[in-house]
Amino acid sequence: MKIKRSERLIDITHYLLEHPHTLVSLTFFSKRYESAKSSISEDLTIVKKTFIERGIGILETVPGAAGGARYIPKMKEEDIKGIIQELCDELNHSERLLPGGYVYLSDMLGQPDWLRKIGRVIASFYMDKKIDAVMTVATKGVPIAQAVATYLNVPFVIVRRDSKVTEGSTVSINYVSGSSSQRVEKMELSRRSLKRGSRVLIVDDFLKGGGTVNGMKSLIEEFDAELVGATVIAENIYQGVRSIDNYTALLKVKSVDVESRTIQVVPGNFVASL
Ligand SMILES: O=P(O)(O)OC[C@H]1C[C@H](OP(=O)(O)OP(=O)(O)O)[C@H](O)[C@@H]1O
Repeated sequence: MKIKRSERLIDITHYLLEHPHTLVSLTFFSKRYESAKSSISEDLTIVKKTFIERGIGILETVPGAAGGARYIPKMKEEDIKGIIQELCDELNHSERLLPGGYVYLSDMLGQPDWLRKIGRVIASFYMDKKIDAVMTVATKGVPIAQAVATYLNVPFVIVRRDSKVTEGSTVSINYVSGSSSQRVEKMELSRRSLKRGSRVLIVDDFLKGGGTVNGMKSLIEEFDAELVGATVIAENIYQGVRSIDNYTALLKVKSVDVESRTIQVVPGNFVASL
């Protein structure tokens, strides 16, 4: 069905936003709108320019007969910093203080708007790192992994701390969990989850001693896969020596005073790595 350019521009934009990191051919759009490829190319030029000016992302255009366009949800640095400051402002409230210096995050991990923002920020940072899969550990990391994986348009895999028959045969490793007073814990991942050589991004909600992220690093090695990076929403205060140092955190819990019930959450090292 032939439609006007203004309608094509809206539908093209909607389609590209729904299919990030996916090359959509000129032929596809030409058939979809019964329009000449030259008209579609002009449409994509308009969309590409607007995406950059409005901070919506990058539209990569591939020339030639098999050419097309690929939407990359790249964010402007100031927009990323703005979201990180919003997160700080949201967490800097005493009622979020939990025993052991933890900060209550679970409400935010259930809110689509926060997950969209967090997913986009992290996916934007890794947009050109050729990620094959996002990995996290059940439970609180799961919505974060899904949000990031959606913007990267890759699968996410869930590591479990308990065994489930529904996972089939698994690879398991033992790790020292700093959060549970140096207790040795187990985590496992279904053998079907990850192909050898996969490039993996680890995400999680919190990092304290770093044992959990370190455990997932060990699992990635067991699959002969490659760790591309590890990013958490917040790193907590930790008195001991962390078992991992190469990670980024959107936020850092700088200070917690249980007596006066005050908490100070500031931007983490993620900002410096932008
Ligand atoms: O850096 P570490 O010292 O290893 O601690 C960070 C772990 C602990 C906590 O998980 P839990 O609250 O134990 O588990 P769940 O996510 O299932 O709530 C958090 O979600 C990270 O995964």
